[in-house]
Amino acid sequence: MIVRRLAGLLGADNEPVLRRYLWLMLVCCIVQGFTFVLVVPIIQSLLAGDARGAAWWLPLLALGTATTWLLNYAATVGGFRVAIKLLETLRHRVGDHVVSLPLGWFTPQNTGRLGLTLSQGVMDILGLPARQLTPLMRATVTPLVVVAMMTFFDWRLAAMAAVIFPGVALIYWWAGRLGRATDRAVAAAAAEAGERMVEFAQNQVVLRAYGCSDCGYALFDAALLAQSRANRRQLWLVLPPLLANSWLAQLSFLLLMAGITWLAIGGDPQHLPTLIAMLVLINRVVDPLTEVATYSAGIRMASAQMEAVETILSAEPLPLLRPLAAPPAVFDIELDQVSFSYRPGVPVLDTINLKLPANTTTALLGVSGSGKTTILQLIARFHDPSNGTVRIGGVDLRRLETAELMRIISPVFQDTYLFSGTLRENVLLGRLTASEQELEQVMKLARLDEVIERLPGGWDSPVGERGSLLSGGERQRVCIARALLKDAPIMLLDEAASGLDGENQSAVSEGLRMLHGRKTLLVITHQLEAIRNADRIVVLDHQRIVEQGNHLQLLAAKGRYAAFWQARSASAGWRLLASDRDIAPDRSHYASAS
Ligand SMILES: Nc1ncnc2c1ncn2[C@@H]1O[C@H](COP(=O)(O)OP(=O)(O)OP(=O)(O)O)[C@@H](O)[C@H]1O
Repeated sequence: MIVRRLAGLLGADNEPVLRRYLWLMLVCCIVQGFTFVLVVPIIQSLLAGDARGAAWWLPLLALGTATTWLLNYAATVGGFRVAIKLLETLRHRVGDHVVSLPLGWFTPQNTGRLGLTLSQGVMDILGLPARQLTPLMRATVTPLVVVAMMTFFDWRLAAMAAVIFPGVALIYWWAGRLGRATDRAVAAAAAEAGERMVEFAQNQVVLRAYGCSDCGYALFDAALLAQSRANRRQLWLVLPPLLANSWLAQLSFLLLMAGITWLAIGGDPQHLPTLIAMLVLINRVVDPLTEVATYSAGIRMASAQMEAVETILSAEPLPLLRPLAAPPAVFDIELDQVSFSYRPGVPVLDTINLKLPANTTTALLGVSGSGKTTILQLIARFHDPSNGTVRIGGVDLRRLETAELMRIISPVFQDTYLFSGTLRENVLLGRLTASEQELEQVMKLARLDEVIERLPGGWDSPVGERGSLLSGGERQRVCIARALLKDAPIMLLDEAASGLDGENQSAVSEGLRMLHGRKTLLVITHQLEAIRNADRIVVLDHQRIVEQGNHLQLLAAKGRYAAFWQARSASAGWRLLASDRDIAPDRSHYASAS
């Protein structure tokens, strides 16, 4: 089972390396078993006073020992080769597979699991041949050969020795069964404790500000307690099979000693040297078997990690229907009867019909959780809709290669991501071939100019890990600049400017306005100005589109948008002029209430 799994992960190309290692190890154990048995005729001859006869066996014993050593060396090298192949193959296979997965797969949970599997998990799997399989084979195959050979000298004693094997196998199975049950509980408790610890650390500001440090600590403490309880339970549960294994070995030794004595008492005195020689062999059988249950934990751990890799590899990439001969030439977006749910029975979007003509700007509005981000994600094909079709330029997204789709879309999502590098490197990621002039242009559009002026290194200032040396607003400006530099025909912006202060909000919205008519823009924003200037405003509620039209049309409809507008513009310190309905959208529509 474990070997089949290992072969599956190595792939057909590398399977011969595993097969070679296993054969070498098997032959090594068999030769070792035969070599051990050579002591019997030597002892027999010595006890019979035939030292010369004993000496005849010595070259054979030397040959067996040398062959065992050579085979062991070759098998050990083979084990390392398997580990190296695993190292090369696993990371590449997982890496190649992960890049083919839909963006929606990259949840924090999956990303965390991926990181753990690629670091800790792969190392556990690599150690499997050398640390677990090799000693396990030595502890089982060699004694089996010895017992099989014992039948030639005394079948009764061999039969007694053979009884140990089913017992050891049963204990090995028992250890695995108990371990698997506790492993799951220990892993769940460790994950819970980890999450509570991060939560506790991240929420320090809130907890301290509200004088409630203990509330957070109580949860963390409870998770740690549960983890230590799960660990203790695991220790207690894995102990009995280990003890039983050692107890069985000792009992077997006693039994075999009693057997030898019994055979000696009632038997032929001529047979005595053989029985004495068997004493030496018994040690070769019993000693390694005492260790068998201890390998169970390592094999189980590697097995769990192999399962984690298999789970990642079994995640389905989004299907590619019959690919297109030519990519779309126009960049309008259409959601046709689109429904979507993350979990069965919990719809997030219900029969959405939406047409966004090319080079127009659309603002998506709706209460939190109404599905705005999900619409953007469906257009970027994070997921496929449960029903209906998303099209760009009349082409079903399922017919577009991922690279092609990514070429025509420039997304800025809420969780802006920066790499540890310089500002320039982060922006250039949008288009590596961009000229200095183009960089300057997007810098101005995204209002990065003042950030660059302030930082001592200018464009070449480091942004820190995940952009930690920048403020939230600065990070977002870098992401906007990057998206603008990409110069894709479609731009998706999710709350892109929410981290900006008022002045910069309107600056960025000004920048977006410059893109107006040049790109198909879909924005989720709270900026009144950007909303008002959009060609189309789409209002979502209860998984459906409840209103759509431009600012003036929706104000005239006196529906949700009009109510939202009144409330927001009042709270933002703006008032709607009486003539608002009659004038084309423009910044001069608004006057400060102050
Ligand atoms: N990965 C996910 N798994 C399960 N449910 C999700 C997931 N992402 C979002 N949801 C749920 O889908 C619904 C719509 O979420 P979405 O993020 O699209 O809303 P939104 O309108 O963009 O919200 P907000 O304005 O707060 O960002 C919410 O009820 C949310 O809880």
